[in-house]
Order: sequence, then C-alpha cells, then structure tokens
Amino acid sequence: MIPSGAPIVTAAQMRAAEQAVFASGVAQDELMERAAAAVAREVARFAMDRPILILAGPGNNGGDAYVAARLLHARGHDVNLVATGTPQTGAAERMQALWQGPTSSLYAARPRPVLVDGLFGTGMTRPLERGLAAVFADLVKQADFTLSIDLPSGIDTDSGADLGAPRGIDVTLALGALKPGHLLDCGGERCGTLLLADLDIPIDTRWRSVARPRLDTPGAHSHKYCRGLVAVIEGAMPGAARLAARAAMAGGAGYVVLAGDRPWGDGPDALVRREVRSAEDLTEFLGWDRIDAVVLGPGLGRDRRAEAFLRAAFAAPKPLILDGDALTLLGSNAARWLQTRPAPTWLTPHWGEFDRMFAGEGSKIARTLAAAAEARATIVHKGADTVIASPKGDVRLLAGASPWLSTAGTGDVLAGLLAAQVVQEGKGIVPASAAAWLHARAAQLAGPALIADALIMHIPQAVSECL
Ligand SMILES: NC(=O)C1=CN([C@@H]2O[C@H](COP(=O)(O)OP(=O)(O)OC[C@H]3O[C@@H](n4cnc5c(N)ncnc54)[C@H](OP(=O)(O)O)[C@@H]3O)[C@@H](O)[C@H]2O)[C@@H](O)CC1
Ligand SMILES: Nc1ncnc2c1ncn2[C@@H]1O[C@H](COP(=O)(O)OP(=O)(O)O)[C@@H](O)[C@H]1O
Ligand SMILES: [K+]
Repeated sequence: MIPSGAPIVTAAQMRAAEQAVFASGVAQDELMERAAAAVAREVARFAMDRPILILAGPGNNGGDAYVAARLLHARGHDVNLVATGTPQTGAAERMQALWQGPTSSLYAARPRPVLVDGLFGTGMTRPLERGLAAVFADLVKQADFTLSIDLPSGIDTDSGADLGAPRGIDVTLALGALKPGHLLDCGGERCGTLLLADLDIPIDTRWRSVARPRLDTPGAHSHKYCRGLVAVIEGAMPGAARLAARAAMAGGAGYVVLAGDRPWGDGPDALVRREVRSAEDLTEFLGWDRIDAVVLGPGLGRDRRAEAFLRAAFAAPKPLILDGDALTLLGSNAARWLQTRPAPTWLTPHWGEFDRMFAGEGSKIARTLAAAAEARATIVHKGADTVIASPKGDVRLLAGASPWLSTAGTGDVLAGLLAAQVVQEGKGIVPASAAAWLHARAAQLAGPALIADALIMHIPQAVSECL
C-alpha cells in the first residue's frame, strides 16, 4: 500500500525543505520531536502491550529513535534501546541525553516482539557494514512487527538501491514526504506498508506518487466521436494490436479502429476494422479528421514495412502512443526523431527498449526525466517500478503493482489504455498517470496467474472506481 498522490523529494531536497523551516524560526529539536511523535503514535498503535526494541544510529534518524523511545516509555511501554555508536549531530546528542531507559550495544541486543529501526534514514551514504546488516536482519526476523523510521536502513534514498536492507519490515513511516527510494528498485519491496507523516514542512515538488484518477461519466448528450476515436495500427503479430485495441475500448474510448491487413479473428464486434495495406494507405487513413490518437508498435514487427508505417505515423499531426517494436525501430535515433513530431507523443518502453533509445546516468527518475526533456515526449518507463516523466519536469511514480503483470501482452494493454486516456483526458502526464493506475488496479482485480486478456476484462471495474 502506498500513499496516493503524495509528494516525493530527494534527500537533498528534503534537507533544503528542512533548512527553510529552520530559517523560519522552528528549532531542529522541535522538528525532531514532531517526527518522533508521529513514530511513537504508529508504534504504539501496532505494538499494543508488547515489549519494544528501538535501534538508534549515529545521525538524526537515530535522534528520532531516542525521542520515540522516550515518548513510548513515558506512555508506559516496555522499551529497550540499542545504540550503534555515539551521536554525530547536535540534535541526536541532545536527544540521547534525555533518554534515561535501558540501553545496550548492538551485539548485546536481545530480540523483542516489536522492533523500531532508527539506524539510518536520508543520510545513508554507503552499504551497511556486514556485521551490522546481519544482526539487524536477525532482529527483524525474530520480531513480530518492525517499523522503519523514514526509510528502511540499507535502502538508498534517491534510487532505492539495496545497501543491505533486510526483508520483513512491516511498516515504513516516511517523514515529511516520500523519497524515491520508497518506490524505486528494492525500496518498493522492502518498505512493507508505507505510511506518510505530515511534519508541516512545506514541500515544493513536481514529483508525486500515482494517484487514483478522477474520470468523467459521459454527459447525457455525448456521442461516440466526442468520447474519442483511437486508431490502433496492426503489424506482424496482430494479437498485440488487438489487445491494445480492446484495452482502449474497455478504457472508455468512444470508437476504436484496428487498421491493418491481417485475417480477421473473433470479435469483439464493436471493434471497427479498416484495411490498411501500405504506408500510403496509412497516411491516407491518418488524414481522417475524426482520429484523436494513434497507437503504433504493439506487434508491429521490425521490417521495412514496419519502418515505413513508423514514418507515416510520425508525420501525421495526431497524438501518438509508441510502444514495443516502434521503440526498438527508433533505437538511438529516438530523441532526434521525436523532436520533429508535429503533435504530442507518449512512449511506453520497458527497460530494454528504454536503454536502446536513451543513454544517461543516475536513478531511473533522473534518466527518464532527461529522456523526456530531450525527446519532448511523455515517457512511461515500465517495470516493477514505473516512472512517468513529462518534458516539463513532472514525475509520477508507481510501485507495488502485481508481479503477475510480468506476462506477455500486458504492455500492449497499457498502450491501449493510455490511448483511451489521451482521447478523454488530454495532454501530458495526466492521461499517463491515469492509465498506469487503471492498469495496476485491473491487475489487482484480476488476481494471480492473470493473462493480458483477463486484465482487459477488469478494466471497466477499475474505471468505475474512478467515477
Ligand atoms: N534534518 C532534520 O532536522 C530532520 C531529520 N529527520 C531525520 O533525520 C534523518 C536524516 O538524518 P541524517 O542526515 O543525520 O542522516 P542519518 O540517516 O541519520 O545517518 C547519517 C549518519 O550515518 C552515517 N552513515 C551513513 N551511512 C552509513 C553506513 N552505511 N554505515 C555506517 N554509518 C553510516 C553517516 O556518517 P558519514 O557518512 O558522515 O560517515 C552519519 O553519521 C531523516 O531520515 C529523518 O529520520 C527528522 O528528525 C526531521 C528533522
Ligand atoms: N514484476 C512486475 N511488477 C509489476 N508490474 C510489472 C512487473 N513486470 C512487468 N510489469 C508491468 O507489466 C507490463 C509489461 O509490459 P511489457 O514488458 O511491454 O510487455 P509486452 O510487451 O509483452 O506487452 C508493464 O506495464 C510493466 O510495468
Ligand atoms: K530507518
């Protein structure tokens, strides 16, 4: 579970936001008391009357831990504290001095049913030392319930990379804002349930977690064309384009046309067929002013015909969703080509397709943002963590989607869903975020061992939850 539509900041941005609060006259100790009060509240809620062990590291994450220990002790809880070393910050040192309860060293620590991880937060700079990681993992394993303060110790704040964090953490209480590490890479699977404590720190960011979209019921006078016409272009593997077309229908597009020359299989009968044999045919078809968005790439193939189709779609002044083979054909020329498009473009690459198109360094967010700016396109960078970035610098993150999505054809479904959102919701990151949410929710409804066809069947239920 992940807080919906929550702000996300890097470690440096969080520090800057905190500095601004200090500059406005709030003392560091006061902010730490606020953070620890939120921690103590959650721990008390989950601990009931069970004994609590609190781990305190050398920085301000440890400072939060000392305060939480004091607050829980004052409320009558049985609290033991483990200090891994001497506090390295003034605030942590002051908070340590105020803790009067039982304290032991890490290697003398005895497991207790409730564990609070205040070892490291946004200040982690390197992997956990091996001995510390082993003791920490063992304490988590032997606890009935573990809560991490701000981040699981051993997760990189900005990338979610594994720096030795254990498995089995039940709850992570993010302080002030989410950090990328809560959602990206290993972070997404190590946090357990993610909660967010509002510390009254003003946060200014264009990065958020994907939220449930608000969709409109068609108006009383709506008709099929005003709800949007999606054209899906067929290729060498027609099943993929059909999945995208059916997903666009289920996602609420008013009219969906499948354009190609493959033999016609079974229904749905509501899917309209248009014969397109050559790139010239495609250019003529895309001149139809009723078309509101075009999907190209699922099952397209990579031969000369596919290339010619890509050129024709590129030249048409229509919103374009590019997926699968279209992305592979673009390859390292993607940015140069995309800059020339006469209409908005969305790309939906998985990591292999992304890496073929764009170089770049840094976290998945940094690379996706740079690519979106360079290509002037909105990019949905898929995977167990999905990063959506717009050329203007907006980011939406999705984590925690069903791992059963890792099956052929689910990406084609996303491309069709995105087209349906583009024709209904318009520009930029909004339709992409809505499509990602609907896709993840449909997968949750479809349950284990889903196939792409079953995913489509659950889209209407997901849509109904957004009306
Ligand atoms: N700022 C504020 O006012 C507020 C902040 N808040 C809280 O502060 C947290 C951030 O605090 P922080 O910046 O002090 O960093 P923190 O994560 O405690 O650790 C840094 C220390 O660990 C050390 N170290 C790093 N990696 C290591 C490793 N692998 N193995 C061993 N040592 C390692 C590092 O040493 P160094 O890298 O300098 O050698 C340094 O000594 C944040 O997550 C939130 O909980 C809230 O109270 C609200 C108010
Ligand atoms: N382990 C996973 N956890 C959550 N979602 C996943 C996982 N693996 C894949 N997905 C999602 O499933 C879809 C797969 O897309 P893609 O790889 O393009 O498949 P295809 O091309 O076969 O349709 C994407 O939306 C991706 O985000
Ligand atoms: K922590």
